[in-house]
Amino acid sequence: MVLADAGCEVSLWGRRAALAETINTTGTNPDYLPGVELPKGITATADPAEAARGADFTVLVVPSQTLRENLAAWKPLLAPDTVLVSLMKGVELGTAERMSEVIQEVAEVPAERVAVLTGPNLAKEIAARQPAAAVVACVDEAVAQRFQTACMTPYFRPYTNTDVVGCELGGAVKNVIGLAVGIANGMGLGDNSKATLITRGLAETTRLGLAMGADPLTFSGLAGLGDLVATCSSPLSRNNTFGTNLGRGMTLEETIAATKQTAEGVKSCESVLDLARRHGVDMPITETVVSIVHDGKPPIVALKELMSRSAKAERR
Ligand SMILES: NC(=O)c1ccc[n+]([C@@H]2O[C@H](COP(=O)([O-])OP(=O)(O)OC[C@H]3O[C@@H](n4cnc5c(N)ncnc54)[C@H](O)[C@@H]3O)[C@@H](O)[C@H]2O)c1
Ligand SMILES: O=P(O)(O)OC[C@H](O)CO
Repeated sequence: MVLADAGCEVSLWGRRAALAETINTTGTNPDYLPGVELPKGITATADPAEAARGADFTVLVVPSQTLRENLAAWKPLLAPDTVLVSLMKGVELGTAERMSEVIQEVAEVPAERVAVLTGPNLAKEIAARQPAAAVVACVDEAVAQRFQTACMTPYFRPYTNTDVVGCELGGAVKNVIGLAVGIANGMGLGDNSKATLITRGLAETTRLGLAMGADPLTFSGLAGLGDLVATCSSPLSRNNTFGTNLGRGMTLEETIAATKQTAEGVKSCESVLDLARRHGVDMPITETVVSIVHDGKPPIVALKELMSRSAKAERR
C-alpha cells in the first residue's frame, strides 16, 4: 500500500491464487486487511516469476524462519541488479543470522544490494494511513536513499541509516521485550513494571548491539526505542498480545492456537539468546522469556528470579 501510494507500480506475490484473484477483482484483502480499500497500482499474483520480473526493488516479507526456503526458490527469478528489501523482524534459528545475512547468503548478493525497512509500523495503523516514521537501512547510503524515495508518502516518513546491524537487532529484540511486557500485563502488573522491562530491555538490546558492532545511537532511534514503544504499548502487536495471553495463564499450545498471525519473538527469543551467548552478552529478560515460552517456567517463578539477581550498577 505504501509503495503504491508513493507512486510505484507494485506486483504483490501471495501463496494462494484465490486470494490474489480476490485482491485483483475487489481491490481489497479481506483475509488480512478487512475493510481497507487497496490503492490502484497493486496487482496480486501467485506466480513468483511474474511478481519478480523487472523489479527495481524486491521487498521480502514472509515469516523469518521461512525466508531461507522461500528465497532459495525465488533466486533464479530475481531481476538483475534488483535491490532486496527486508521487512522482517526475526533472527534465524540455528544459524543466528539476521535476515539481511540470510538474503546475502541465499541470493548471493553483496551487502550493498540489501536494505532493511523497520521502525514503529503496526500494519493496521499504516493501512489506515495514520502518520508514522520508519528507517531504511543499507550499508550503501545511496541505495537507502533510493528506497526512501520509493516509499515516502504524506503519511509515511522514512529516514535513512547505514547501521544495518543495529536496525535489524532493534526490530528483532523488541519482539522479545514485547512478549515480556505482554506477560507482565497479563499478570496484572502495572506501568512501573512495564517501563522497567522496556528500559532494561533496551539496555540489553544495546549491549548485544555494541558487541556486534552496531552504533549505540541507533537504539535510541526509530528502530530501537521507537519500535519498542509501539510494540510494548499496543494491543495490535501480536507479540504483546501473545505475551498477555501467556501471562493470563494460557498454556503455550492454547496461546499458539489463539494467534492467527506471526509473532516473531516466539521463535526469535531463542535465536536472540543464541546470539547473546555467541557474543558473551548478558540478556536476562530474553533469558526469562525463553524460560517461560519454551521451558514452561511459570511467569511468577521467572519474575522472582529476575528480580533477585545480584545488585548492579545501571551502566557497566
Ligand atoms: N504486521 C506488522 O505490523 C508488521 C510490521 C512490520 C514488520 N512486520 C514483519 O513482517 C514479517 C511477516 O509478518 P506479517 O505481519 O506479514 O505476518 P502475517 O502472519 O500477517 O503474514 C505472514 C504471511 O506469510 C505467509 N506465509 C506463512 N508461511 C509461509 C511460507 N512458508 N512461505 C511463504 N509464505 C508464508 C502467510 O500466508 C501470510 O500471508 C515478520 O517478520 C514481522 O515481524 C510485520
Ligand atoms: O505485531 P508485532 O508484534 O509483530 O509488531 C508489528 C511491528 O513490528 C511493529 O512495528
